Amino acid sequence: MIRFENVTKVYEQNARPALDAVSLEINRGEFTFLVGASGSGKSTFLRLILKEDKASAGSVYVAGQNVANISSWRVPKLRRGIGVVFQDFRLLPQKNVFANVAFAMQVIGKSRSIIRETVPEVLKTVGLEGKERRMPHELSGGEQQRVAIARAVVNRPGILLADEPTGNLDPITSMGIMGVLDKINQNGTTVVMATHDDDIVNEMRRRVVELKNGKVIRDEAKALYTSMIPVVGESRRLRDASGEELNRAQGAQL
Ligand SMILES: Nc1ncnc2c1ncn2[C@@H]1O[C@H](COP(=O)(O)OP(=O)(O)OP(=O)(O)O)[C@@H](O)[C@H]1O
Repeated sequence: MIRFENVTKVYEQNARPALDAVSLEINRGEFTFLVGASGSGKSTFLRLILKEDKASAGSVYVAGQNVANISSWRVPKLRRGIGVVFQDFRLLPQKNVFANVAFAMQVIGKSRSIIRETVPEVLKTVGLEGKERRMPHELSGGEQQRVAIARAVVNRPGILLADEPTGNLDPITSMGIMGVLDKINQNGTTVVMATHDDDIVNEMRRRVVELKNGKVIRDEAKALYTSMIPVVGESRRLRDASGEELNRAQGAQL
């Protein structure tokens, strides 16, 4: 579904690459967490999938297509197959919940009758039944993020990219959002989520790809936020982890 082959991204101003020879495959239907310190390359990874940035070297494939070969007039079609959710929701403040979601269908020319039928369905999926007429400022942060997710998936994309979707939310609300993302993934959508939220990663136990200075330093199935397996050059981090953290992680692994 998504394949990175030896991908390097260098931004002109920076000496160090934002991504450094990354090779990685994410299969259809997978749920993958991207973790790593600020500046490790997570957002760059997501931007390359969307062709918002161009790889300096290597190839990025989305649904079997090398994105470098997608001409600019076909980029909107690529992006139609990819839903995106951000930390800061990015709703249209003057439009109500229904209109925010409907807008994503209007811009690709869906008929009014299809919109009237589909929007309530997707709002039900994200747990916002009955809130169609609310304005964004009348919603909690968690509810606003649910609207943003509904908007991202209403056109049934094969891929959902989430960049820190719980970054502005409290732990309980965040778990609710994860429930929604999990449901969308169970329905067949491939989900890639960049996050710093260790509780969520430890709770979900999905694939974890860890980046450091633009390199993949860990790629582990059903994993925790912090590796239990010392990675070459990374064993210090485990030694430094507090006893409580390690106990918790070991308990979760049993
Ligand atoms: N448009 C840009 N121009 C120049 N440098 C950039 C640009 N975007 C990102 N970078 C640099 O590339 C590196 C990786 O950044 P990126 O945003 O991908 O990291 P991140 O892991 O998503 O960080 P965060 O967790 O803070 O969002 C950083 O050193 C950053 O400063």
